[in-house]
Amino acid sequence: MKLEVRDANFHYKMKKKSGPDLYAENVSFTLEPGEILSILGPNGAGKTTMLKCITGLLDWTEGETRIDDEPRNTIKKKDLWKRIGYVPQAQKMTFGYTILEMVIMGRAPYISTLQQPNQTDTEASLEALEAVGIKHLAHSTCDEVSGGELQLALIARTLVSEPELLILDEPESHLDIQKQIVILETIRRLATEKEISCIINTHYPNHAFYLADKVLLTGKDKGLVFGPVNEVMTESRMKHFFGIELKKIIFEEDDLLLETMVPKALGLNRELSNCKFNDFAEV
Ligand SMILES: Nc1ncnc2c1ncn2[C@@H]1O[C@H](COP(=O)(O)OP(=O)(O)OP(=O)(O)O)[C@@H](O)[C@H]1O
Repeated sequence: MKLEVRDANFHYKMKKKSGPDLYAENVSFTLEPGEILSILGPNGAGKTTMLKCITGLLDWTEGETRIDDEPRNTIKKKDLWKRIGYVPQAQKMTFGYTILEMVIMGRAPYISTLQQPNQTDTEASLEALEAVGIKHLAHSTCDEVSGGELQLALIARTLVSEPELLILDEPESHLDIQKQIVILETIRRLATEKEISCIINTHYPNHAFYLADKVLLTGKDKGLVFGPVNEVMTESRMKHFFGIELKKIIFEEDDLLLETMVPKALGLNRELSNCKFNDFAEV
């Protein structure tokens, strides 16, 4: 799916303040089929608000979203949600469905009202659970798995709806490092093999390096920058948006290129840490 946002603005009407607060200002970008966009910005910058406006859960105050060159507002909501998969920020659920039943619900666009899910729906759901590494939890109920496992199940539920655009709001926030990598690899595979476009809100700059073709950096009063990951994620921009010094490190091993950003504030004093480094050298 090709997604365009043109000259868009959004503000909430604030109850207690005199004027409205702007949470997405002059947003313009294009995402081609199979491209991955990471949205990065400080807490409260408006990233979730932006996702809601892009998908139509909230209406832009000005500007528009276009899908495959058509204004989003002219596409029926039911047809739109067949094409877009949205995974919100993780929330604990307390209902008694099993993980498999919950994932099968993601097949709803393909099952008519009076029809029961069939073998294909069950197999697709088990496959999605396997892709995110939790097939063994298929028969556990949603309230007896951890927050991270539930998050993986919600991602699986979105995958079985076979979306053309996958939108994930901080999908890694409750996951251990191995499961974060499973999710990032799954997203990258879907984009490459099935040309699914993805938008992912994240607080991890390193995930943007690993995953994204494009980055949108946003900070309420600091403006907005959009472009290829290496052009946008510079040390000076990160300082401007996050107010901290990050050092960009590029590391090569065999044919792999690893890029990362490390907060300078976490550097250790050379003399004080000397003994740590010596210990490390002997290991
Ligand atoms: N319904 C609402 N009415 C008024 N203000 C809201 C509403 N929802 C969110 N906000 C405010 O809008 C701002 C942006 O919120 P949003 O959730 O989009 O930020 P975010 O960048 O996703 O934050 P985080 O990284 O902490 O998840 C916040 O200051 C929030 O308090």
